[in-house]
Amino acid sequence: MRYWRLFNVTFAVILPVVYLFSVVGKNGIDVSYDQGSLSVKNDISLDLDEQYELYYEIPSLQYLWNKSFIPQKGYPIAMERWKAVSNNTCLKSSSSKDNESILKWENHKIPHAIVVGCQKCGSTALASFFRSHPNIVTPNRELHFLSQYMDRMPTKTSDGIDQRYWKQEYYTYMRTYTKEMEVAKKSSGKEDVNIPTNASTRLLIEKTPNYILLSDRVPQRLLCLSPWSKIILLLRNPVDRAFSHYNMAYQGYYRRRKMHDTTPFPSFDEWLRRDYNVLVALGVLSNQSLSSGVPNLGYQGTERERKGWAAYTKLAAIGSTGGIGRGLYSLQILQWKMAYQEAKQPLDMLVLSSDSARKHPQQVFDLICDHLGVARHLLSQETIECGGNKRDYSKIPPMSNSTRQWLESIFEPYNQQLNQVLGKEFWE
Ligand SMILES: Nc1ncnc2c1ncn2[C@@H]1O[C@H](COP(=O)(O)OS(=O)(=O)O)[C@@H](OP(=O)(O)O)[C@H]1O
Repeated sequence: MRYWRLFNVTFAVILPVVYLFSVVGKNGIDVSYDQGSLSVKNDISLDLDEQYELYYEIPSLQYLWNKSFIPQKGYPIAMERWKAVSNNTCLKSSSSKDNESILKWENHKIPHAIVVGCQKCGSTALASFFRSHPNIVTPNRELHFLSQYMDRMPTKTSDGIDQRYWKQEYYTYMRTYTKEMEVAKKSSGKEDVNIPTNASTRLLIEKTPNYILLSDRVPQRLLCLSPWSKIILLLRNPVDRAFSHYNMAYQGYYRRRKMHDTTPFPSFDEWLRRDYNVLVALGVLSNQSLSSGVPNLGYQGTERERKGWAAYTKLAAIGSTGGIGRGLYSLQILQWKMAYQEAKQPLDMLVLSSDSARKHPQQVFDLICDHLGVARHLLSQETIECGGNKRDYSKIPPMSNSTRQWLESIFEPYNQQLNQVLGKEFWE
């Protein structure tokens, strides 16, 4: 009798509950991990979830996949904004008083320009060039408003934008810029630069190099908050970018590591391989291209790629990760372009080579000033040499030829695609 009851309990209660949990847990999404992706070095014994946890210190890949589909945090806000942009309701508020003050900012087109990236491509040097210009004010820090701040915004009602939050966001956006502008003006002795006034000669420019990476949500937010902002993007050879990124991550890790912690930072190859595995697991990269000789054509815009990328950006936004993903430039730019196309807004994006900015800083700065419609300004030797966030590479071993070749083979299709996207031979 007792066994019979136990049998009944097992079938009637425990099994259905277990089944329910497994179904709900999967959220109807078919996540297939490409375990054959370790084509570079096959010595990883951990499965992808375990590597993931180790590397990113977050629960699991499944969790992240779900996160990019379940409406919460930043993603749905982006979707709502996107809809609002398409319907042209972004900047409209229920009160005419609000509309007035929004229009005031809209008329002055603040921020005038944003340097959206790429990380480790010379954005600090560019910001110091801007600071040296008498008519340009640049905040002293990266604002991360359209990324970190808006990722934390509360979600809104199902019938569109919740005006309370929307106004709150817009005011915070304006307040953030006003405050940063005042701080920057004081610290650079530019109290007389009155912004907003004559927008054609006095400019407010921000740089947050993470923005280009977050191409699944930042363009939509920017389109809603300041669709007029001109975009400036510096791009560096993605292999050198990755190595510079690794060097920064390596130094940051040892600077912040706790006294009792003896875990070493991964080697460059290991650090890359983890990122590569995540990109393959999320369907952004195809491991076939390397193992079976099937050419990778760059970004195809498939649903799997897009969703995989949205999930990936939630990880790679963490500063020390994204060694490979951040170098897939054509993918990111195409997503920005698509967002602007969808909103029927022109994308005013000036894409420049980081190498040119290093070799010919004055010419590149002239080009930027012309593009922004502000007077050219002669850069001092001190500005050129001192403001660039240059790092010492002596603490890390040099990159091996095989690693360089491997990276080049991953980036090659994306570099080719970049030429098509920009309509010119970008790489010298
Ligand atoms: N004028 C100029 N033009 C182009 N690149 C330059 C310039 N000056 C500095 N650098 C190099 O830029 C690298 C730092 O890039 P970022 O400032 O964008 O880094 S960060 O993302 O803000 O951390 C960093 O590269 P690494 O030294 O290889 O790390 C700088 O040396």
